[in-house]
Amino acid sequence: MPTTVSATPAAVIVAIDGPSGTGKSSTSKAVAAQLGLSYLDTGAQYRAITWWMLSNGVDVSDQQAIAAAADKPSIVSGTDPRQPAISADGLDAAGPIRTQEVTAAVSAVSAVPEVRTRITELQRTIAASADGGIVVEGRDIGTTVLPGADLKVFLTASPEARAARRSGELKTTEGKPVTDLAATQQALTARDKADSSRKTSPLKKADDAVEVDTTELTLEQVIECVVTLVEKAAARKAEGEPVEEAAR
Ligand SMILES: Nc1ncnc2c1ncn2[C@@H]1O[C@H](COP(=O)(O)OP(=O)(O)O)[C@@H](O)[C@H]1O
Ligand SMILES: Nc1ccn([C@@H]2O[C@H](COP(=O)(O)OP(=O)(O)O)[C@@H](O)[C@H]2O)c(=O)n1
Repeated sequence: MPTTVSATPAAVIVAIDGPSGTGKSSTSKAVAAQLGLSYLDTGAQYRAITWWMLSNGVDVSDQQAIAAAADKPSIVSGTDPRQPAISADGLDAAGPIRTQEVTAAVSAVSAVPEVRTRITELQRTIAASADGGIVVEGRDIGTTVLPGADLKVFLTASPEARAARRSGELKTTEGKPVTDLAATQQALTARDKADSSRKTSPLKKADDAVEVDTTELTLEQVIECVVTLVEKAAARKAEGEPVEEAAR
């Protein structure tokens, strides 16, 4: 009998990776909401630990200081795609983690192995307890955090498109919008470089990930494309095909 995929597929584990501004968060939230899956923004976790360090006097230019503080804050993520939430030591971090100060420091903090070990454990625990399936987005989900994911998607887009998407969103520490497109693109490229060249778990497409170039696609088209990929992965999973096949 053919397998019918419903709007709430089997407990699929979906990894969505890619550089900044490719549409990971918007796509992951929408796909998870549409298919009744949980959602985890791993970038928000790295941003939250960075914010905590900046707020608690940790010198973020000192790797040893970062490593020594990595275990200290309690980082709690909500997994409802309609109400994503993030806190550090009980304080709502959703607003402060989006400031330029945090954005400028997050790549240095996230490159420290002790930070990655701590946050990766947290991510695996959350994914393992998402009984109904989950969409997890980040940089190293398909390669390191959840290498056995049922579907891996790697989103890309041109640096120009990514900077244009980002520039309207960024806020200075005073809450003013950042409008300098060239500066945004430069900061974005620098972060990509730092994230891709770090030793521990760099930003990288997993060999078995499906690459989607979103440069010329609307957000709606990207969402539709990923929903279809998830439904196919769920169908393969329901038919009992091996995980490696499910990601193709
Ligand atoms: N395909 C797209 N076309 C146009 N704008 C997009 C597209 N995908 C995402 N966006 C917009 O670009 C911005 C960055 O998207 P986001 O999902 O936060 O990217 P990421 O999580 O990869 O950094 C958001 O304002 C979002 O609405
Ligand atoms: N799985 C992940 C997710 C984010 N990160 C780090 O966290 C930063 C912020 O991630 P993000 O997803 O919020 O970034 P944006 O794409 O939203 O700008 C990245 O630049 C990486 O340094 C990471 O190292 N590994």
